[in-house]
Amino acid sequence: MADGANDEAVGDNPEQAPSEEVVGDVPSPKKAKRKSAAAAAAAGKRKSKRASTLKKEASKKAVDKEQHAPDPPESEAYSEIKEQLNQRYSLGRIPEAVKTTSFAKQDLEVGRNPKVLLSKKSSILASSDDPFATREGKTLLWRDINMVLSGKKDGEKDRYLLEGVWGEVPQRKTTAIMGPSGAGKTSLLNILAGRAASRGRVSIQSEIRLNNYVVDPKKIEVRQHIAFVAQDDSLQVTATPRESIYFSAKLRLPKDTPEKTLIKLTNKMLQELGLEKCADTFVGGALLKGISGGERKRTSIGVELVVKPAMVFLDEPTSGLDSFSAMQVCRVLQKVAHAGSSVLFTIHQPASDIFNQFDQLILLNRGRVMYQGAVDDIEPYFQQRGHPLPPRYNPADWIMTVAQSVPWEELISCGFFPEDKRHLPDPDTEIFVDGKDASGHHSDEMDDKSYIRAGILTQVHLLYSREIRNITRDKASIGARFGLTIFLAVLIGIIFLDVGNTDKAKPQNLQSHFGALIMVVLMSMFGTAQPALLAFPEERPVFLREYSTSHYSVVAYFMARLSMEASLTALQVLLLLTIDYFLISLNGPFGIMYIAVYALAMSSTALAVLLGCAVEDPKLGQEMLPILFVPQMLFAGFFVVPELIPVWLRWARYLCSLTWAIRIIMVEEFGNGCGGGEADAACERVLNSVGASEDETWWNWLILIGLFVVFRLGALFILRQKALKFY
Ligand SMILES: Nc1ncnc2c1ncn2[C@@H]1O[C@H](COP(=O)(O)OP(=O)(O)OP(=O)(O)O)[C@@H](O)[C@H]1O
Repeated sequence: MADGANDEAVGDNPEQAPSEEVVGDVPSPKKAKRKSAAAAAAAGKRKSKRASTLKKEASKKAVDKEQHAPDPPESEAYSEIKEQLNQRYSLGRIPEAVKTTSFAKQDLEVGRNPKVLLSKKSSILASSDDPFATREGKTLLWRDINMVLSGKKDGEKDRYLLEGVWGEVPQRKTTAIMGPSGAGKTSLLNILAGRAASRGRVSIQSEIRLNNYVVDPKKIEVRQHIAFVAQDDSLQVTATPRESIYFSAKLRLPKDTPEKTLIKLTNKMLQELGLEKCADTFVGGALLKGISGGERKRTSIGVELVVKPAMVFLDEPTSGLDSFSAMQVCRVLQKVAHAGSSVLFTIHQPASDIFNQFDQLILLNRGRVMYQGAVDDIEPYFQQRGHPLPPRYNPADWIMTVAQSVPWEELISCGFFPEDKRHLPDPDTEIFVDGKDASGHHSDEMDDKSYIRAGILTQVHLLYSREIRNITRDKASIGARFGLTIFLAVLIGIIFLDVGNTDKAKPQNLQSHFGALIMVVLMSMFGTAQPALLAFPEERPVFLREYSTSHYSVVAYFMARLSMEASLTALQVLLLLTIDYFLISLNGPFGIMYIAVYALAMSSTALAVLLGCAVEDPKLGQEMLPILFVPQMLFAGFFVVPELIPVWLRWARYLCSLTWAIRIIMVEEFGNGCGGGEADAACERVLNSVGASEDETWWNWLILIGLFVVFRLGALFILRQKALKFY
């Protein structure tokens, strides 16, 4: 960080003289000189602004005093490290950037003895019902971030979307990223949050340090340390704001957090964000009317803030909010920062009262850092470079006007775009190497087991309850699912009414009986697998957000969905088979027939889930439906006998659950005799045509169950890979 910003960062004392230097290369003027040179109106305005700044600092100080116990005496470890730092830099003091970022006293102690602070954090998180309780923050700093878009054709120039970007998010500060549209704000935020990676024509290089541990934020264990609120809200449509916030608190706070603390935290969060009136209304979505867009945005913020995160990143948290709500959100972010968190967000042209709430600003222009430092230092910084803030002008508007209207060459020649002058210590040196792993692994700092969150059973239970709640609230879709099942079951039953009792010696009767069975099994597959195929692509944004912010494990999510699908499928198959068994007058024992149809439905659902996990878009999921069913029908042996299928393709039938299920069902239906004589011989021929034999029934069961297990494990694997690679 540049000097001016550092002064601000360390100078919490309201009595302290304003920083004398501003960020960058150009020497800074004295504030007094600036005051006297300004016009009377401007001076008056600045005075009041300064007064408000001092007031802000004073209140910050008061909050700090109230929330933070006095520092313990300097530890031996800290003194020793400070001494080594002094020797290394030969500056007689630790550089400010270092002091305010990676090597603040507590950070060094975390590096040395992380357990002490982490256990302290655990007890604070578990016991306090204040969402703004003091927490152990983290400092994120970065340098040399480049994002390059390579030219499409040979000879076409590469374009820098971000170039040499540097900066930091200090603890206990709010840091805003501003800049004209296309300046690279979202790209920078995404890179820092591990949500962007080199891909296609875009390549990204970066050096990012978390408490001076060089980390790769793309790694899930690093990402899970950062509470992230994306621009587009991905909340469960049928949950209410209260349920969404509680769900996050229950799963992410230590598992010994008392229930009443969770409820109090939720209520306080709702109150702080002005969500009390709509706390029990559905969040809603495209097909379900719910709370407003602004309320949804604030709910997303509440979901992240309720867990008292050490670091919070937000992409345009105030977009779509009216000025009152925007101010409310900024105040909440300020409170979170004062509690110890590092808060970073992108924002578009804030109103001046909102802008003045921020502590730090990173101004990007065409992918480069035009300013980085304290908000209070912006005015002298721009004045020094020949663009003083006009009287009664919103500073946020002014800096954007300068960034957009002044010619690029002039901005450069005026001394904007300061170089990164920080002297960051080498993270590979002995002092800082403790527990460090460039990938973020095995570092105490990255130790995600700093406290025990809800166990896997609680996760499954909460997720399962949420799924069931989702289904019961989404009456239209559950009504359609069961309504259609009943309608089609009755239709099939009426069309094949009593065919089970006809004389099988007549080929047309046997064919109808066989057709009735095929219709029932196909119906059980279609009716259950189709919703399962579409479920994951539709839930994907919510799952990825929750997984990447450490709500639950992939296995817990998977188990909860499996339990929910198993319950729904059991009910659906029961309805279908009960209606058709009696209308068609099937002959096989009801229990075994039910289990066989259920096993087929579950196995088809498993394949559907596998495909659903592999696609990202619900529309693509719809298109995949034929792939799910057509091969099954082709290879099962009832449309075409396997001998007529080309040899090199015959193996495919072994992967079709329908092949094995139909054999089991046929044996139960026709294997116990069809009335003797010619009828028995006809039934035998039917069994042979699908390769069914009573002796192989156990094998058929085993393979059917095996396919279910393989498809499910495949889906779990794909889901995990997707979740880990989420960009
Ligand atoms: N994957 C990508 N491929 C090509 N260009 C990209 C990619 N990602 C970002 N860009 C380009 O990088 C530039 C910065 O984009 P970014 O979304 O970060 O800007 P922004 O400052 O957040 O803009 P806005 O304020 O309009 O949201 C834009 O010109 C954008 O088109």
